[in-house]
Amino acid sequence: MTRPLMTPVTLLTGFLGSGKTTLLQKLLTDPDMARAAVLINEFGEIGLDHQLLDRIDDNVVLMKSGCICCTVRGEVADALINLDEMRARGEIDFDRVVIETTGLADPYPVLQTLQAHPVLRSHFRSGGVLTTVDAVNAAAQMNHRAEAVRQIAAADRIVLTKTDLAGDVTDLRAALARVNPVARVVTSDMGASDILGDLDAVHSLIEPDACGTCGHHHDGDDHDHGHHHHHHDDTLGVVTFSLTVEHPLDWTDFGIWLTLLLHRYGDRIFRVKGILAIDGEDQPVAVHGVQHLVHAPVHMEHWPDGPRHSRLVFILEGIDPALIRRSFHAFMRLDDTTGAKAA
Ligand SMILES: Nc1nc2c(ncn2[C@@H]2O[C@H](COP(=O)(O)OP(=O)(O)OP(=O)(O)O)[C@@H](O)[C@H]2O)c(=O)[nH]1
Repeated sequence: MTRPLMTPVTLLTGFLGSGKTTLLQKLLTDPDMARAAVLINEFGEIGLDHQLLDRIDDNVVLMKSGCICCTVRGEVADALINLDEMRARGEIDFDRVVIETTGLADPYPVLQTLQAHPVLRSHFRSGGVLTTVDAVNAAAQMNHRAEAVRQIAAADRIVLTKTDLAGDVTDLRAALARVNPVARVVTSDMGASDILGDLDAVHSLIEPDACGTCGHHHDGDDHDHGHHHHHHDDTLGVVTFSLTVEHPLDWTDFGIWLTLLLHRYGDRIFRVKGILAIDGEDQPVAVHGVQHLVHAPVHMEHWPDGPRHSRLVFILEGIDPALIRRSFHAFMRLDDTTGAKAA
């Protein structure tokens, strides 16, 4: 197998729930991507993305949770060096790398790391920045979230997602062009060759600068039966929170609860995603919500490794996770202290 001298590294970025994993799934079916190694960095205590991605093999690596823009910077370098060493030992084979960042990541520090790291820069080269933009939610996100704007600004190519759900995107395209006039805009329903074509050849014209949102810290707060929450950024008040439930859930109750929750608090719930064990079903169901939008649930073919428990991850701002936990337990008739089925 010939090994390219410099392996291209493509950064796949985009705001929370904008469709990065969905796009990655599709791109990995393209023959050009057959030998891609994938690094996934997820924000939140429980990483779900690698479980939602069908292709689980040695070339898919989940990096520890954390904010990629600061704390994980060294981890990206370590993960890439590790992949390179494994390839040198003949343990794996790949000809390109895709890094899926968290939806809250600022891509510049990772780009800087790739350029400046003494080992990385002699083994890897930039394979471009691909930014997913959610046609339903992007306008609001661009107005309120600096990360969303930075991700768009860093793009070599912008992939508009959810155009099937959005109406006219002319205004959004104009807003994107104001932030980043050089990136080509494609839509996620296009073929992989349109989305990836020439991506390696283009380079962002925007100079990376220092991460403007440094100072993130993480303080875990474990509770019984798998509840966690921690702060992503004190000033912005973004919090992740997760729920684990050991016994199967009633699908109708769950659906009503999630719909009501997002209807009422969607502006403060950037993201909810989960893998659920449903009463009467053998296979798990993946659920996704983004702000007020609840996506169609997906029946997964297999349970990922590990216990067959329902797990839900939320990324919130300005809403107390305890409120969500209490309402979930009340609605699902679970004991609020133990999470067990109430008598
Ligand atoms: N209708 C529609 N749904 C989409 C499209 N792209 C993604 N979705 C749905 O949007 C939800 C979120 O997609 P993901 O691919 O998990 O988004 P993500 O950016 O990886 O999410 P995070 O990793 O949490 O930031 C899922 O329910 C997808 O099925 C699209 O083009 N059209």
